[in-house]
Amino acid sequence: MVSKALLRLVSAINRRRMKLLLVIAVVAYVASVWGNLVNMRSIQENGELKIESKIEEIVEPLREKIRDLEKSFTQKYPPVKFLSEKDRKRILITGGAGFVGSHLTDKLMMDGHEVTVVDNFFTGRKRNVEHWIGHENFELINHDVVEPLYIEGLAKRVGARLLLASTSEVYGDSFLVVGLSTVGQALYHAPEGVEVRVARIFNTFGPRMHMNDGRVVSNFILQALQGEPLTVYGSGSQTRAFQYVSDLVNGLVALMNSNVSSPVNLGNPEEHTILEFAQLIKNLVGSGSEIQFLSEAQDDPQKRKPDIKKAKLMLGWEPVTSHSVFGHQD
Ligand SMILES: O=c1ccn([C@@H]2O[C@H](COP(=O)(O)OP(=O)(O)O[C@H]3OC[C@@H](O)[C@H](O)[C@H]3O)[C@@H](O)[C@H]2O)c(=O)[nH]1
Repeated sequence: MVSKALLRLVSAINRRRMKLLLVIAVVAYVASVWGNLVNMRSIQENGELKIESKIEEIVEPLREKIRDLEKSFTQKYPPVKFLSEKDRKRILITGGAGFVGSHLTDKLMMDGHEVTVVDNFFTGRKRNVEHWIGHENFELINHDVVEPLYIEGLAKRVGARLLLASTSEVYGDSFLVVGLSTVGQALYHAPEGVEVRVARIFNTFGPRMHMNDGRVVSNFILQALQGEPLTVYGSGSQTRAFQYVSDLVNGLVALMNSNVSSPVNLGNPEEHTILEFAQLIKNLVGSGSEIQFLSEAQDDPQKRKPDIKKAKLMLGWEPVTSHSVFGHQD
């Protein structure tokens, strides 16, 4: 009896224990599943955070670039005067990205006009006019002026005046008319009904001059800087007179605004021998280069000095920059 009662008691206790153990096991299982879930979520959240910070790492420099680009869109252009519609002109410059053309572009833009530059970038350089790109008064067209541009037809239709940049070489052989680019040279006949101004441009120097054009100023500067001999063709006694490009540009604008339809010389009459120029450039650069005499160039004019009486009288223009600016920077 006693033993039966004892057995029942033990099994009752065991059942209770079993129940308790079962409850504990279930609770432990639920707790562990819950823990795992929480853990997984935090790993997931952690992962998401890591991905987010990775994306941020990549995106931030891009944002920085966009900010820089935005800044460059609102870039400062050189100062431009305001001109009323009546005074503002629309000006097309062929070869406007070249040495002289780009300086003329600068002057006309700063004076408040609307300028369209046409250039094939053969000798012109985009960087010569890049500081105007995006300006509302400026347009840049890539076009080879050897292809017809029908400038005369356009000039006639809109009643525009045509400025022709001719060369002082006309005093040599033929009458050459050049645009402000070295290509597109052609014998020229002004069309009926189009007002034409003709500038005879003498030797010019200044910033943006083409370093490898083989002309004397660029040759001597390059040679002096590289410590190579300065190559003087012939005895060096031939003379030239060089004008600074800003003087030329002022002369071109004065001519364009004048009523002078015959050719006008634009140059600086300050005349020197080529040997003197070699010495001057050598000293300005502070170069130890020698001066080397080579054989004389073919058909080389022995003297060239502009007579600028007409420009002085009819345009009220004369150069104001002397050769001492040879070392001048843009
Ligand atoms: O390395 C050189 C280069 C040139 N020279 C001499 O320097 C003088 C000037 O020569 P450049 O070539 O610079 O210029 P040029 O005066 O001969 O003609 C230049 O300017 C006028 C424009 O009309 C011409 O189209 C252009 O070529 C010449 O006597 C030439 O023989 C040198 O002694 N050494």
